[in-house]
Amino acid sequence: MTFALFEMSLNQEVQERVRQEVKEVLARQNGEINYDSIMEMKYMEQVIREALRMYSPASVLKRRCIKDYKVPGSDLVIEKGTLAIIPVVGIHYDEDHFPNPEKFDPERFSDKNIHNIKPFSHLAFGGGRRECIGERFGIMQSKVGLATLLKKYKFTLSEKTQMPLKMDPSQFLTTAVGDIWLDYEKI
Ligand code: HEM
Repeated sequence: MTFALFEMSLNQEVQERVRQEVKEVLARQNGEINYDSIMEMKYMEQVIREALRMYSPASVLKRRCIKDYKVPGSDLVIEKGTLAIIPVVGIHYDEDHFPNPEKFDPERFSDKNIHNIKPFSHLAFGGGRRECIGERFGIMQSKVGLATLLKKYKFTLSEKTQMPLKMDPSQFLTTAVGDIWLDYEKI
């Protein structure tokens, strides 16, 4: 939520589009934030998935190799017992997977474009058998939070946020040095 609001503060047109979506959906649903209304907020979900690409809470994943594995197209054999570190941030910022990776672009996750995202290249929730069991719940909680805030408040970047953003290497989860500070006004 924090990084989504941070990017929406830098990209006011995205923030306004999400707010319009919230207003339109809530107008159809008697103003209630419930399961049905949350599921209808599709553009907001694109924004959250793009924020998770750029600022994945887990910057690496770990896997222990359970049998010798020859990497296709190379002579490399990963031996049984090897601990593999999967560089989530590196993959999320790889041009081959996400062109112009420094750009916050929720359109990557639109119905039209989502098929361009290769399997296992968006790893904010991990992948395979140990993929996050709470993915849908996590996205839903974030949507409830953002809908509640954006329908009432406009967010802008505070001068207290240290730009350009730097991540704190001493933190386990992705955290900005000096924290992220936003200003808000009632609308
Ligand atoms: C935006 C929110 C969340 C993010 C970004 C996230 C991310 C992750 C990641 C990266 C993993 C490791 C997956 C892997 O190794 O392949 C994971 C595992 C897990 N997550 Fe989440 N998570 C989120 C929310 C939640 C919530 C809300 C719950 C529970 C209600 C949850 C429960 C779990 C559990 C139990 C695992 C371990 C799964 C296993 O080892 O089989 N997560 N999560």
